[in-house]
Amino acid sequence: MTTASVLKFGGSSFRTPEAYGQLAQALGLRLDQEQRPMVVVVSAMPGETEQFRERLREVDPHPADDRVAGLLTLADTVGAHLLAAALHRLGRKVTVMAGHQIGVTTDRTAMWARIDDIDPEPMARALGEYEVVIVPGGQAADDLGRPTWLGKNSSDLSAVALAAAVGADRCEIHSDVDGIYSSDPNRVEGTRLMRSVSYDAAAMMSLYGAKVLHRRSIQLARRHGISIVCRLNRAPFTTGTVIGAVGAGESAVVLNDRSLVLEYASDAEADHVHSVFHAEGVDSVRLATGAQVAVIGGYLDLAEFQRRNRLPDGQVRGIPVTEVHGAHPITHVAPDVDAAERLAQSLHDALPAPAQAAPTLVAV
Ligand SMILES: Nc1ncnc2c1ncn2[C@@H]1O[C@H](COP(=O)(O)OP(=O)(O)O)[C@@H](O)[C@H]1O
Ligand SMILES: N[C@@H](CC(=O)OP(=O)(O)O)C(=O)O
Repeated sequence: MTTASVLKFGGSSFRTPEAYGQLAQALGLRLDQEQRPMVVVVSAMPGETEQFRERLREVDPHPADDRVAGLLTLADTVGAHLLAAALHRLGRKVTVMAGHQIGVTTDRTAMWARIDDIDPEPMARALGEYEVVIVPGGQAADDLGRPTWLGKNSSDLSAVALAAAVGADRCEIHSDVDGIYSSDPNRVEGTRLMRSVSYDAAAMMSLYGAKVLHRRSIQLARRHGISIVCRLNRAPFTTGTVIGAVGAGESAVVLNDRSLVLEYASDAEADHVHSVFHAEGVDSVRLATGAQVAVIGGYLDLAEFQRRNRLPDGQVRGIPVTEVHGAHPITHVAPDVDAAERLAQSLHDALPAPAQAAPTLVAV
């Protein structure tokens, strides 16, 4: 059988109910052109995951991790079924497979679970029967079959895991931007599209909080030799960036105002806190600038996390803004969001200009 294509559509693709029908049309055209099945990973509509979190907090202000994982991932399930409905309406053979049915097994942490095993069988069977298999992003199951969550914004990771499962050599990630820019194009002026980015540079950008791709999705892609192709989520589905073994070596500036820099009484204390974040799967970086740890991307109930893990309270120092030169990061700390944006802009203005393309030789 031909290898299936694997496509991910982020929440930004589904801002209105009509978006499901429009995307279904485009997927139908592609099915007719390519004559091969597809796996489509779908994220929740923007804000839906966090609405579920709010509802849960009204019932229990400090819910157990497995409740958070169980409830919040339903937002992606809703989106998957809506896209399946739109494809069914067009007469396509489509099914939805949830996290415990796709052969992706994680450790037993309910949140920020790590993938232990990818079994190709369930997907191979489904693709033998359906033109399109839709998978809600971020969902998996542990060895006992209990639902686990790969963490906030982890649909990218699901997509790469499924590309590995079906043996695809590329995974297409669609978003409201056509690729990775030298900084967030919605917040910094004069950003440049980075056409080819190495796994190392992309991993470094996402480690420091660049929202375009989930960090572990890049690691998994590298391990399986899968290229990540970043594309626009609507026609003409322009490909902006390809992430692979080699990149053009450009510099970038990362700003994520949900990230926080915490300072501790000593280096030993900062080391300890960082090791606990790491063990629990929370994205964090031990900064070289002092007894500081940057917690990346937010969505962590920090007070509760510190209490449960008996950690000292970190002093909040501000928002990290990081220059990434290839795989080399330099982090600065801004006191608030406005200052972070100004800092990101001035660091970006000072980035070295990209190397000029080699002149084309004209044959005579
Ligand atoms: N370096 C960057 N290049 C491109 N986009 C970036 C970058 N850093 C941050 N972003 C932001 O990431 C957003 C896309 O991520 P996200 O909102 O999670 O989309 P999706 O819902 O499609 O996964 C863009 O709209 C952009 O504002
Ligand atoms: N439920 C996920 C959906 C996701 O991964 O979103 P996106 O692909 O839009 O980053 C979340 O909000 O975390």
